[in-house]
Amino acid sequence: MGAGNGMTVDYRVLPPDVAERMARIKSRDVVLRVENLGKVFAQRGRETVALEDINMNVHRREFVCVVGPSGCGKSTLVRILAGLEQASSGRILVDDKPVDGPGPDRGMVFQKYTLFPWRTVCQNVMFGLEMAGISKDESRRQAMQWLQAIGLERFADSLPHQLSGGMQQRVAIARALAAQPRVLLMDEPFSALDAQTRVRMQTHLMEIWRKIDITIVFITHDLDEAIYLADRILVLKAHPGRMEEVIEVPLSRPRRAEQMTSAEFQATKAHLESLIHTPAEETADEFEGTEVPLLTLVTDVVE
Ligand SMILES: Nc1ncnc2c1ncn2[C@@H]1O[C@H](COP(=O)(O)OP(=O)(O)OP(=O)(O)O)[C@@H](O)[C@H]1O
Repeated sequence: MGAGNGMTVDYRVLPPDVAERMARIKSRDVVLRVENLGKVFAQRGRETVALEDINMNVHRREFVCVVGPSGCGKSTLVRILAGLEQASSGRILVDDKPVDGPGPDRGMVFQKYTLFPWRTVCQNVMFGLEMAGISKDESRRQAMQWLQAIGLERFADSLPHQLSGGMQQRVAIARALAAQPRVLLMDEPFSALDAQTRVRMQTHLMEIWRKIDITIVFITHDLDEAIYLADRILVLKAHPGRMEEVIEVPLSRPRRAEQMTSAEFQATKAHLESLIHTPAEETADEFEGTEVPLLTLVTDVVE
């Protein structure tokens, strides 16, 4: 296991094949552009700056993960990108066109299973196609192709509740992709799944992504997941939610689970951990802050 050597490897040094790939990605068109994005929530006379001055360019067929501590604005960012929330400042462009609301150019996969429970698996995948005005027959044909691509054609006539959580998320991915978005936005899509299913889903997603023209923005709080999946990782920091660093992942593709023990992987993870306090540490910090008055109070009572 390479964890011991991890510290001797600099996460910023890309192996030649990865450097070449990064250069190729950066030479491609920018599909998603985020310019000076800010979001302020006003609630009961109090203002929370959820996001401040976020800038990013995501290139065609790039896989970008967004990580950061709890409350850094990850969900707010993805909701604004999806058009479900209005930005307070700045703008978002898809293929150089400003967007201001939901649209078929952005597909969305959420953490919780969001399939229509009364529609069969096939009817779920057909949904976006029918919405786009495609005939029922053609929608069914395309939906079946997608189900084949994700290996679930046998379940076309099943209802979502008859499928496991991982299978349901595969259908949700197929449903989002069937509508042929330019960008797929994924908000912690695998975090409700058990560890084994999760790794299988990550591999599965990368296989689909490799075969089609899709750009992915993937929100996660799992650092292993971010490193395993991403070309670049955008690290946000909290209060206000700002960009802390953008990391180019020094791992070759196609990714394999064995890479998780490589020195490059461990060095990247160690750096991410140094940037992001885990929730446990944050809780401990908060507790430390209140420790003295609490102890004083207890002492007072005892006396
Ligand atoms: N509707 C809202 N009204 C007021 N404040 C909000 C609202 N939504 C989010 N916030 C605040 O904005 C900040 C960012 O929240 P957000 O949920 O985007 O963070 P996050 O990084 O997704 O957190 P987590 O990882 O815990 O889900 C937080 O301080 C949060 O309290």
